[in-house]
Amino acid sequence: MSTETKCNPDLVRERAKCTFDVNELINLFYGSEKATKERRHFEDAVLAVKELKDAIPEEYLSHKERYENGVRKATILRDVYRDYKAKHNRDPPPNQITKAVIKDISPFLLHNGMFVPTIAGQGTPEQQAEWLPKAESMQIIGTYAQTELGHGSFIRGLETIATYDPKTEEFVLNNPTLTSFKWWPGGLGSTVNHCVVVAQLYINGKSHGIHPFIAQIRDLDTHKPLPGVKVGEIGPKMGFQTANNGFLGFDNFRIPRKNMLMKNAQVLKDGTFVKGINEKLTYGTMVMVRVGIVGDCSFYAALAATIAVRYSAVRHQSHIKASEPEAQILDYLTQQHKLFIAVASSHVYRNAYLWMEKMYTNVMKELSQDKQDNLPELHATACCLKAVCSRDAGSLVEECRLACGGHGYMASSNLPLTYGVTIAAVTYEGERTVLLLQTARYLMKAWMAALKGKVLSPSVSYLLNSLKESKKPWQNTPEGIVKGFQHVSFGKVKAAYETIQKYMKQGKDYEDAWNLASVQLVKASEAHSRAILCEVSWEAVCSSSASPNLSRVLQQLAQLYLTYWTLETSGDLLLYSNITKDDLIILRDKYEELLVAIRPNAVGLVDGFDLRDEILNSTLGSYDGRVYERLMEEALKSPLNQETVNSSFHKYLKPMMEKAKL
Ligand SMILES: CCCCC/C=C\C/C=C\C/C=C\C/C=C\C/C=C/C(=O)SCCNC(=O)CCNC(=O)[C@H](O)C(C)(C)COP(=O)(O)OP(=O)(O)OC[C@H]1O[C@@H](n2cnc3c(N)ncnc32)[C@H](O)[C@@H]1OP(=O)(O)O
Ligand SMILES: Cc1cc2nc3c(=O)[nH]c(=O)nc-3n(C[C@H](O)[C@H](O)[C@H](O)COP(=O)(O)OP(=O)(O)OC[C@H]3O[C@@H](n4cnc5c(N)ncnc54)[C@H](O)[C@@H]3O)c2cc1C
Repeated sequence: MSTETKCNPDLVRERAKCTFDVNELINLFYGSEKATKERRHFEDAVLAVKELKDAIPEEYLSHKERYENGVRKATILRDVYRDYKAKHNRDPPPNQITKAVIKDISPFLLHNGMFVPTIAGQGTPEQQAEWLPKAESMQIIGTYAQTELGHGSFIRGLETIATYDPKTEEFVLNNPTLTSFKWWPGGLGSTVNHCVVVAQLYINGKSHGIHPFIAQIRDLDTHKPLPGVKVGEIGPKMGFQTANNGFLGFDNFRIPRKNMLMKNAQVLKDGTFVKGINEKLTYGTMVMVRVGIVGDCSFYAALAATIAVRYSAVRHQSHIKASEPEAQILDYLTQQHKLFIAVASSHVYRNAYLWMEKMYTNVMKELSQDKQDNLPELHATACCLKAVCSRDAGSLVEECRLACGGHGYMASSNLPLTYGVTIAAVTYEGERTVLLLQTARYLMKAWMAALKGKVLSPSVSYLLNSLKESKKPWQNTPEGIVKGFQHVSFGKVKAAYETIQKYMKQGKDYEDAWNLASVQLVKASEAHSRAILCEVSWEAVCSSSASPNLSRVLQQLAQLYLTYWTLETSGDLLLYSNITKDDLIILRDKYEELLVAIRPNAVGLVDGFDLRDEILNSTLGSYDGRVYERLMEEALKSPLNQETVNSSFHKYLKPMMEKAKL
């Protein structure tokens, strides 16, 4: 980090006000002092590589140049990772330094994030032994090719076909229609030479559902598409410009039998199909990534909050009191209302991610012992938390951008790109509504079990408690608010269930009744997620090992989250809990008190995310607060400022002006 001496004086004053030890917060957030040291050490190693620095901002490059620069940097970054591993005999610590290097999304994201994990998770030991060493060492580069032009959400409807030919012991891959073309996979456009292709398996004319296959699609020497492969890039998007998303179609393209990932289902040499213990295990990589996305949401909320809070401490505009100098915009309560929820939410998502990661690890361990009982709970929880955290994080990033006024609209603030990247997570890895409806299926089953007095899984056991406690008075405490959200979820789950029953009594079948109740079902899932986020984050704060000074501030943040959402969803609480109008007035006042209490620590709290200037990549958010200098320095990098008079003056403007004189 930069030294205090060069800092903007407002930021120096803000840091002096902080009531807790920022380093303690950093170490707590990232796990330990050792983890912080190792992460910083690795980040230093990456940033020391001169070739990773960009000569001009990416926005001035063409689509093609941006991609090529992305690949160039991704390969150098990969070397740094490899060298670290060779030297330390372990992977680099979790870090976000790719953001400092690639800025947008790495063309290798899908290789590391889904191709390698799918081989590891869906391959037999022999298949892992064949492909993992090559993939991990980047001798081959791959992606996860599932979505098609015609189908993304409903994956049982995928149209790519893998027909088994027992004579040659091969699968024949085909994309018979335009809508069957793979569309979206990251890196597919021009980067990868392999992919996991999810396709409908046919044996002797019989369909056996969708399965993952490994296909080499480009020649390893020439990188040309192999015969029978049509592949390309899908073009510019809202963000993800360097992710190199692509399309792919096969025409009678043959792959050996051993290329079907067979940890779950298998196809024997003679074409016998052997079912796996649970066909949904084929969807395993998606579950893992959904858990990871909750962690990503914490990062994006932290990044946007750091930029906007620091900028708001530096920016002065208007007066609170006419007799006083222009106020820091951070002193306006409305600004605190916009920003502090992003700071608080980043902590909430982080705790939810750590909680989900534990659940994921436990279930994976159980699955390795053929125990599947907790898989439905993992799937349902990962679906709804991914859906709710990504949508909320997108909104928070946008709110932070808007809170920076005009300068937030500048690409150099890094808030527009951050919004484009964050909001993509609402769609990828399962569209929000679709995932919330998956959770709703689980909630309906849980509700039916609750009605029968059965024991419920931990994440939904509150449904039983709420059933018993519905008469208890509201309590204006964090624990009381957590219970309140559980009552809302309980009420919405019950209402959605009863709506389905109502339609069925009117003669509708279950599917139609489900569709007619689906707005309620989605809202029940959202309420369930909010109840989990509130409970998990409050428990994490209460059981944390933080010092009293830090603990006080973390509790304030967690309470801010609880109170913010109480006020945002007061209608639901009035409908489904015993909260009163007077309680809401008390909580409104409490919320405003919390904003005021957090205000002196705002800069310390975002410093506690420990995001380097290179990761923030923002004129508005850097540690030293040289906002105006940086805005001007970046503007001067515009190619239009490299010449005094642009040729368009002579070509178009001057002739127009002359014509106008006639
Ligand atoms: C813990 C460590 C974390 C480390 C993290 C590391 C990395 C992550 C970080 C960064 C990420 C890297 C990359 C991300 C960036 C961009 C890449 C984007 C990639 C993609 O988008 S890939 C494509 C993703 N596509 C989807 O998500 C499709 C969504 N659709 C579906 O998943 C399914 O179609 C569906 C909606 C679930 C429905 O499936 P279907 O077969 O029709 O089932 P149903 O009939 O509706 O239900 C049947 C039954 O099955 C249960 N079920 C469904 N899915 C699962 C599952 N995954 N696991 C377990 N059970 C499942 C369902 O609940 C039903 O059960 P019932 O008992 O009710 O019958
Ligand atoms: C940036 C980005 C990167 C991606 N990367 C990859 C990748 O690497 N590999 C890959 O395979 N895919 C990738 N995808 C594709 C992504 O997984 C899909 O776009 C996503 O799963 C949503 O599917 P869809 O596009 O078919 O949306 P649709 O399902 O067509 O959604 C459109 C609308 O229909 C609604 N809808 C659909 N089904 C239902 C239902 N059953 N009930 C109620 N409403 C419904 C949705 O709620 C939504 O409002 C990526 C997408 C993006 C945006």
